[in-house]
Amino acid sequence: MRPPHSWRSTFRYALEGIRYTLRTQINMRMHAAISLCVIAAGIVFHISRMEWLFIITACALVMMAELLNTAVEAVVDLVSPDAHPLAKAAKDTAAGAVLLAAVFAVIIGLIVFYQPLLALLRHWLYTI
Ligand SMILES: Nc1ncnc2c1ncn2[C@@H]1O[C@H](COP(=O)(O)OP(=O)(O)OP(=O)(O)O)[C@@H](O)[C@H]1O
Repeated sequence: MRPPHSWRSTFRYALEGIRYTLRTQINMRMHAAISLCVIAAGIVFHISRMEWLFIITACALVMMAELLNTAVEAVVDLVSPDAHPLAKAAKDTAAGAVLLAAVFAVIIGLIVFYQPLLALLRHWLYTI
């Protein structure tokens, strides 16, 4: 049996997984960029503490889903390089999890930013 890893090396391996996903998945880079924009918008619009909780949860869920999707893709490619219905089911289901998390995040974003964005738009229209 292998000796248990130290807390530090476990943390390092987890960061390697995140780095691998950022490097290989354009979707993960997109999720990270959108999350940064949403956080900047939250700061600009002074959203409430409750709204922050929803926004941070939504961003984390999308990126966690993408990490798990990448893990599933890697395992499927390793064990089933040839086409197989179960390999397809595994990859499609993992992709479905990302889609569901992304739709949830968009809905949360619309609920939180709808009013401040509308107010900003009205302000711009009246000042033109
Ligand atoms: N081994 C396989 N057997 C059957 N179908 C597969 C297999 N590999 C991939 N597929 C099908 O092709 C689709 C795309 O697979 P692919 O490996 O390109 O992943 P992807 O979802 O496009 O991920 P990536 O973000 O890496 O491009 C899968 O969702 C699945 O429907």
